Amino acid sequence: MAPITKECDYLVIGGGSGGLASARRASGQWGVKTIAVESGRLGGTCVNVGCVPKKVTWNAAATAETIHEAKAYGFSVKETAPFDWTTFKHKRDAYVKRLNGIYAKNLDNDKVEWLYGRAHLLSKNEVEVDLHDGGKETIHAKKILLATGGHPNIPKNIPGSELGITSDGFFDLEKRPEKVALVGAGYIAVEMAGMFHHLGSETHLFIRHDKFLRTFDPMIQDKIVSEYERQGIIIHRNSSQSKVEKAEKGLKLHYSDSSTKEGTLDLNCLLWAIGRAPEVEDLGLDKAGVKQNERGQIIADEYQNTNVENIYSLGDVCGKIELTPVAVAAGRLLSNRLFGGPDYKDAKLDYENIPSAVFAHPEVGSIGMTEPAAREKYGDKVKVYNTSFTAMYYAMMDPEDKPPTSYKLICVGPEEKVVGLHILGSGSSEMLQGFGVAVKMGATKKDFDSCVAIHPTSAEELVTLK
Ligand SMILES: Cc1cc2nc3c(=O)[nH]c(=O)nc-3n(C[C@H](O)[C@H](O)[C@H](O)COP(=O)(O)OP(=O)(O)OC[C@H]3O[C@@H](n4cnc5c(N)ncnc54)[C@H](O)[C@@H]3O)c2cc1C
Ligand SMILES: NC(=O)C1=CN([C@@H]2O[C@H](COP(=O)(O)OP(=O)(O)OC[C@H]3O[C@@H](n4cnc5c(N)ncnc54)[C@H](OP(=O)(O)O)[C@@H]3O)[C@@H](O)[C@H]2O)C=CC1
Ligand SMILES: N[C@@H](CCC(=O)N[C@@H](CSSC[C@H](NC(=O)CC[C@H](N)C(=O)O)C(=O)NCC(=O)O)C(=O)NCC(=O)O)C(=O)O
Repeated sequence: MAPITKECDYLVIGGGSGGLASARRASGQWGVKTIAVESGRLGGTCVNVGCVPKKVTWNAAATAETIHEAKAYGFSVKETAPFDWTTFKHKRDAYVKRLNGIYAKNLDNDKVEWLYGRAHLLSKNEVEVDLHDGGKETIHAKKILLATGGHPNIPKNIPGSELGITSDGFFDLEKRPEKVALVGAGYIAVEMAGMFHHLGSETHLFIRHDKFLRTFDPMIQDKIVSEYERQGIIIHRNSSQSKVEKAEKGLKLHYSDSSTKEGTLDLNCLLWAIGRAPEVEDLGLDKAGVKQNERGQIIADEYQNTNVENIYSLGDVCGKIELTPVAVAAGRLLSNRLFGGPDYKDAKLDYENIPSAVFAHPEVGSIGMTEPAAREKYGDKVKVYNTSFTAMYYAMMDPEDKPPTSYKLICVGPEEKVVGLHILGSGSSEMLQGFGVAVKMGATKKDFDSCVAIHPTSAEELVTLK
């Protein structure tokens, strides 16, 4: 075995949301000698190919919507040129690059030593790093965090599937594809289909069933699917893909769906958004004896302990709830527990009632149980409040141009404790954070009603439900 070249108390593998948050808390707040290793770009998925460039692109798509809607308010907006995807893409790249620099500086400020290279476990407390610039380090660490995230899946059994891109490739597109197809039914497919459509691409969405966002409340599924169709996104229900091949202007997709048995579609771009897999292939988990589940994800308990003493794991590589704030919170709490002394000896993330938003058009926000899950658990103790209305922002528009706004509150027991809150409509992502605090505190319907409405807002409908 190679001689030890570095030693530390805490070694973090993966410089993404969870790893960086944990490393900075350990060193910056608790003064622990910490090394972080990152093989790609600092900030991980969120900063480079996830939340950040996605939200900036969503903002561009929302701006396109606003320009369209401005006409209803009496503006005569002249579109002198189509959206300049290439210029926007380069500005977005520059912003992300700036963030990479901020992250490097943050690590320096918190005195985290960081290495640019690929790490592999050699044993339960030794890690080898193949440095990007050549050479190796062999590090002995008292404690190790595995926060290596994941990567997008591509179907293995469809000939030519590698001709398609994934969400990573979305951020590399230099030009707007005129005609695009997305396969998938989760957050990424729905968000990216919405962005392509509003930025002017002909957009086809291939789903395996008749709805998408199927893990969300049925109200959300129904409303968002019909709204996407109303807007002009072409949804291929009950679909499957049999082959992808190169064609004159791009790609030819062979598929079947509810109305076509053996169809083909000529495309400029095909994007797979069918879920993600953990980034563990070369991590050397077997060398340390770290256990994985049947999907290859690292098994960690509620305290982020793996089965191996002094090896911890969190974030997407564990696959429990794949969101940046979840990885960040788990990372900080783990460092508090490991290094923060007796006040933090039981610190851990509560994975219940975690809010999330889908940056669709319109946005979706959700916290807590869906109605079917609540009914299964609580039976006739469940009471549901629903409302659908036209947000005042759309008052000036023609009836066929008005997107839906729908809210649902799921309550349980005589005290009507709120166990689920599901909202669809403009502003939902911002609105949900505050309501999330209320749900997390165990608010009842009466608590909601006791908060005087802010008028005229969409959010007021949630405190005046009947
Ligand atoms: C398109 C897209 C949009 C998203 N939008 C949102 C959103 O709006 N809101 C939200 O909350 N979440 C969003 N997410 C999810 C979010 O990005 C992830 O949940 C989050 O980044 C997970 O953080 P992590 O630390 O677990 O992993 P990552 O951020 O993936 O970081 C892991 C890091 O480890 C590095 N690494 C892997 N193996 C090694 C190794 N052997 N040696 C050294 N380094 C290694 C990788 O290069 C990577 O940088 C989105 C994801 C995608 C793909
Ligand atoms: N706004 C946010 O916070 C965002 C968060 N994320 C995070 O990243 C994670 C990964 O996103 P994503 O890739 O969308 O994964 P998801 O797991 O959310 O969704 C993938 C969906 O695609 C469908 N699917 C799976 N396999 C196939 C297949 N072979 N053919 C067609 N459809 C298939 C499934 O839906 P069905 O069973 O209905 O077919 C599946 O649920 C998300 O779960 C989320 O945690 C990502 C983007 C934004
Ligand atoms: N939430 C605001 C602020 C966005 C923000 O935090 N911007 C970050 C980039 S997103 S960075 C991605 C993500 N950051 C966060 O999740 C930060 C969330 C919150 N502020 C917190 O501290 O918990 C992450 O991976 N964190 C790991 C870590 O920091 O350790 C930044 O550095 N901006 C500087 C600038 O623009 O000049 C918004 O959406 O507008």
